[in-house]
Amino acid sequence: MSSSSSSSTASKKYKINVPCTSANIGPGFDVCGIALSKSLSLIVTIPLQQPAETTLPKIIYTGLDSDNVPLSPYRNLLTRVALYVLRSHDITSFPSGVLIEAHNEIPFGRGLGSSGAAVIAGVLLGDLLGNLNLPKSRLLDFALMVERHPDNVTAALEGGFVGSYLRELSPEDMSAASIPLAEVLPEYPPDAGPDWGKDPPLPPKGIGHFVKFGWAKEIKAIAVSPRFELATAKARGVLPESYSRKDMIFNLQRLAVLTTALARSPPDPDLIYDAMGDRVHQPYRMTLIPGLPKILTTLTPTSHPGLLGICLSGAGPTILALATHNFESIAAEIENIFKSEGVEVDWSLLEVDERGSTVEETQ
Ligand SMILES: Nc1ncnc2c1ncn2[C@@H]1O[C@H](COP(=O)(O)OP(=O)(O)O)[C@@H](O)[C@H]1O
Ligand SMILES: N[C@@H](CCOP(=O)(O)O)C(=O)O
Repeated sequence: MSSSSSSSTASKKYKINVPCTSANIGPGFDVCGIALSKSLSLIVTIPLQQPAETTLPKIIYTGLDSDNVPLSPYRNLLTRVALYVLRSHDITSFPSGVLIEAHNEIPFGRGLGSSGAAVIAGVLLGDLLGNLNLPKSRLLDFALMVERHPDNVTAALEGGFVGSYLRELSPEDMSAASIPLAEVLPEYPPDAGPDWGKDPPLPPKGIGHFVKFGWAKEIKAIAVSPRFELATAKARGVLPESYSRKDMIFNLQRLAVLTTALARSPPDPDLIYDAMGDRVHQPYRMTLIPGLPKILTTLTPTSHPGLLGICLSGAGPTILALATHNFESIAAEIENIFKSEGVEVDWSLLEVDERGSTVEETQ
C-alpha cells in the first residue's frame, strides 16, 4: 500500500495497464484480435478518506497524442466510460480527490486499438473507483456497450490471440444494446451534479463470448504506421451492407485454417500467407490507404524470407506483418512502398502480450 505520513493525505495507488491490439488479422473481420506490446497505463491515486471538499478527478497525460486529449473528466473517454460504470451501479459521481496519471504508447486512429484500450481502461477505472469487483464477463458487457465490435476490447482485456462473437440478444436486450452511444456516454455538462441526466442504459448480461487461441512463440508482429489518422468510424463507413456467398466462403475457409496455423510451431509461411487473405474489409479500404494494394501483393514469404503474412491492422492505416525473422528488411520494403505514395511511417517490432489488462496495487 502506498500511504503518505499524514493521515489527511494517505492514499492508495493502483496501476491499470491495457495493451494495444491489432484486430481482424486478415479474414477475421470483427472476430479476431491480438494483444501486442504497447500499452495505455494509468496510475490512479485514491485518497483513503474522502476529503471534505468535493473535487473532480485530476487527469494528467503523458506519451503519444497526449496533447489531443480532453482533460475534463466529463469529456475524456476514459473517465466518461468510468462514470458510466459507476452510474450503472447507483454511484452518481466520482470519488473526490482522485488523481489519474495516464501514459499512452498507442497512437490514435492508426488501427492499433487506441479507443478499445481507452474503453477497457475506463471500465477497469470505474470498477476500481466504485470498488465493484465485477467479473471479466461483466467488464466486457460494459465495454461492448461503448465499442460495439468485440475484437479489440476482448483481446485487450484477455490478452493473446482471441476470437469473439456477440450473443444473439432477445428483443428486449436488443433494445438496450442498440441505444445510441450518445446516451450511453453523454457529454456531461461542466456543472453536472450527482442528479444530472437520466439513469444510464444497463448492458444486457453476457453479450460477448470469446476463446483464446494458441500462438507460436517465434511469431512477432511488425506494425508499420503511416503518419496520418484514419478514424475507425470512417473506415467502417466504406464497407458494403452485404457480401456475396463466394466472398463469405473465401473468408470463412481462411479464418478456420488461420486460427490453428498461427499456433503451430514451426509456423508454415505459405499456409499462413494464404490464410491471411480477406475479401470482406481490406478491398474496400484500399481507397483510404495509399500503397495498401501494392503492399498486400508485393511482399510474400518467397520475396521476403521470414514473412508469414500481411494484413491491415484493424481499420488501418497501420500494416501488420507477421514474421519470424528479417524484420528490418520487411519493414523497410513496406516503408518504401508507402514513401513512393508520399506517406511517411513509423514502425515497431511488437511481441504478443499474453497477459492482457492488469490492475495492481503499486507504490
Ligand atoms: N487514451 C485515450 N484517452 C482518451 N481518448 C482516447 C484514448 N485513446 C483513444 N482515444 C480516442 O479514440 C480515438 C481513436 O479511435 P479510433 O478512430 O477507433 O482509432 P483506433 O484505431 O486508434 O482505435 C481518438 O481520436 C480519441 O478520441
Ligand atoms: N473490426 C474493426 C476493428 C477496428 O480496429 P481499430 O484498431 O482500427 O479501431 C474494423 O475493422 O472496423
